[in-house]
Amino acid sequence: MMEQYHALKEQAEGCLLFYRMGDFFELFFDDAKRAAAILDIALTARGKDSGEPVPMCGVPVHAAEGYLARLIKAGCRVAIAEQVETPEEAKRRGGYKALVKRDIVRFVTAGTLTEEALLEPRRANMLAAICDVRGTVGLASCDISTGRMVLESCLPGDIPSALARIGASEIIFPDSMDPPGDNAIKRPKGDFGSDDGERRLKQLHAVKTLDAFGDFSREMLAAGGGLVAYLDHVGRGNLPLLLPPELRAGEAQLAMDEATRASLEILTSQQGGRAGSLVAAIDRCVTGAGARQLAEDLAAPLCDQAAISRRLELVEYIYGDPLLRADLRDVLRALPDISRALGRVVAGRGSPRDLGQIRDGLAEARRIKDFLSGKPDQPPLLLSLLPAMGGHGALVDLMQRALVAAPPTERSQGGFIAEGFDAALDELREVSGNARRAIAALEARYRDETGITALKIKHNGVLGYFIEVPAKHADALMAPDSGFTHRQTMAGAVRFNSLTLHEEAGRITEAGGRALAAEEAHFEELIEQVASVREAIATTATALARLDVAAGQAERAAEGSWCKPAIRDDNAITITGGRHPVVESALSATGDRFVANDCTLKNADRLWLIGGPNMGGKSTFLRQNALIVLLAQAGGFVPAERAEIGLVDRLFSRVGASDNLAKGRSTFMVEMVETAAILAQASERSFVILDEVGRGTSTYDGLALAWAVVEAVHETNRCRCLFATHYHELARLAETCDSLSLHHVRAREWKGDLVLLHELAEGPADRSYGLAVARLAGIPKPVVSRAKSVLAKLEKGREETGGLAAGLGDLPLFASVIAEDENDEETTFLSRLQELDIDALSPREALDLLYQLKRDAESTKL
Ligand SMILES: Nc1ncnc2c1ncn2[C@@H]1O[C@H](COP(=O)(O)OP(=O)(O)OP(=O)(O)O)[C@@H](O)[C@H]1O
Repeated sequence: MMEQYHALKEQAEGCLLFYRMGDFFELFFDDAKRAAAILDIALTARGKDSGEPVPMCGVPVHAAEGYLARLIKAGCRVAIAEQVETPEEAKRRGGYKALVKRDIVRFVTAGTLTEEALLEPRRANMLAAICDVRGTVGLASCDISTGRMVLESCLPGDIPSALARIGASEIIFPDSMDPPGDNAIKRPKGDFGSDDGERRLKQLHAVKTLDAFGDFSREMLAAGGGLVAYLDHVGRGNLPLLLPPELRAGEAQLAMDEATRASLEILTSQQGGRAGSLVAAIDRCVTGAGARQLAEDLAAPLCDQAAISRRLELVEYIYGDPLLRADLRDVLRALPDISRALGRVVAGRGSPRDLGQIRDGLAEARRIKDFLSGKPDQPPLLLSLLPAMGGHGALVDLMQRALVAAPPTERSQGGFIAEGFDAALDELREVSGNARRAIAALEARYRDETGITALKIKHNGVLGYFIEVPAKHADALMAPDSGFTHRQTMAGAVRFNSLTLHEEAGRITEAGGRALAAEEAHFEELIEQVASVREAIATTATALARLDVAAGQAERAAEGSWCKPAIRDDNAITITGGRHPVVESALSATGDRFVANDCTLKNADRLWLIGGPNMGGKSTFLRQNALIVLLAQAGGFVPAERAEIGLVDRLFSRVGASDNLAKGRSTFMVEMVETAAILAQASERSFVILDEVGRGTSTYDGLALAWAVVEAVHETNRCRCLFATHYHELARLAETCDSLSLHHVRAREWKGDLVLLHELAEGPADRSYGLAVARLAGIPKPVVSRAKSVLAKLEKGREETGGLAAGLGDLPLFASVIAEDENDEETTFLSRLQELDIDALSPREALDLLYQLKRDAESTKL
């Protein structure tokens, strides 16, 4: 056995091996140790290997899903080795001692799950494949549970932000590339051929060309091919549901890098969970599919004014009719998860219950369509969704006739095909029903004949049907001419058979077996019918999810008095009475009120410098405006009285410093890397929020950097920007930067206590309140007093010397510094040429020098 185990373990490619032994999956050696620790189950030993006891643990097959879920969550991958022949077949093949053949039937990995129990209903589970083709990177992403597949390409530098947007639980990459992330899985380069990829995709969707789906580049096809090859590998030739690939157009989306996503806590909070995130604060979807669609919308807001308006109009339509909203949400609530049921059906792991869910979901979709079709003034998006929600009449009708009302998850016991669907099946059921009734009659007859009132006819898996009497009455039945044959003696009871019982039982078994086979045949047929129209069913599911998102957004807007934002094609942002959805919810839970604030950025006033005390609400204000832009471009209402958003192409957020020790970067380093990315990428169309740049280093360095960054954002990037800072000295930038204005969050000291008003006002912050905040935070009185005297000394010094910014009066303008820098490089270059003694150079040296000069010229951008 161990030999077979080791051979399978070899094929398991580092995954935990679930080795099927009867009713258990067993794990051995290090697998057993690891799994036992994660699952908190007993680690025992089985036999010996090279004289050492073999560590072992096991999980019952019927409960395996729960254990698998925990292992996957803990970052494991699992290979399932099943018995692929029965013990009888093994005996026939190799004699009495032959070992049952086992094979790995599938791999269970984080990105390839379809089981209901292993998936979170409100989160998409993404698998991504990445592949570099001549300097451009192809990305394929797929939610296996619903079959949606998207292909895109990006530059190598954009890989982290693309992967952050996709949020895959598993990433695969060719062994010729560097790993793109911690959870990435290396696969053979051969799997990522673009020709192969194209062929695979064409074959999968039975088309001669992929043109109808989109114009896919070589790198996209390579990544798509790699993804399909991987799925083929983990399913051991059994591919899950894959819908035709969609092309993702990069420009149509609001770009956000990984740091921005993390800092805005879009799908997960800084604590790592969904609680406290943006999506948790706004999700009012009543279906899992809706919640997943909402998360996708928030992860990839749009940049296309028309597309955003279409979504907004649908939300407005449902928002404006509270009765329709309530009715619609009620019917949607009862909707099963069609896309995931479809995913399981196509992956070959569907159950009768999944078919029932698809039937009920499609029937419900039609009812929703009929309900909405009668309404006046439907917005364009709704009009385009409605056709997708009908059209499955024949299939629904078939499944309604074929399946019982609530089909079971387990199909081996039968009982899911409805009465009246198949006359032959009904007859078989009648036969076994009659036989069952005959057995009941037989029991009564035997009681009469023997006079034993305690006589019973029972059934179990080993003996089948048998007659059981208490031991004290057994003698009469033991008599040779009693008509009963002895089968088993138990403590206190004895079991018998009889010819009549044997015959009736035989009828039940035979009819039951044939009925099961008939049900199985119908099941396969239904599966095939569903699979043949999978794309149409998936489209229906997507339409329902989109409807649920809009209804949920409308509900959230009604709950919080949110407004429909106006989307404009300009560089302004005008938000009146804006609020932070997450902070506001948190405050309302404790009965506190959120103070709404305005934000009006336009070309002539596009950079706001915001000062004020710690805890005053600066970060909250910065974030709330970024979130309002994000929500608006995702096509939803926003927490404000009024909002006009000039389309943003890229959103950057650097709020709150954090170490990234895993990547070996200190707080300051992280801050600088992120700021560098903003300076390099932000355009006039971008929106940037920056919080306390320069805080992580010495005061002089910090102030100098903050100063230069503000100037660069103002002069070079020219984007809309909110910049929060504690450096009062930066206020002087208002003298030289025309489009910069000063603002502060208000605070007051009242009877010695600090009162934070969380209200934004124009003008610079009047003073610092650091010590007052420290006192609020519980710093011991003596420490605060001591700090006060140190501060008094420092302030005196500042008065005498002119303070930190004393020397900045004659600082040249930023633009002239750039020109100066460029001039510097030009001058150096020219003087190198002038000083050159050409006659002293050999031809070889001259050529080398020419190359060197060209390289230098390129690197200095001359
Ligand atoms: N507009 C508001 N209305 C009511 N409470 C608010 C508001 N803004 C912020 N707060 C409260 O104040 C707390 C601190 O806010 P925030 O972190 O934004 O302050 P900050 O000025 O950025 O502070 P620091 O400079 O220390 O980072 C928040 O957690 C919230 O409870």
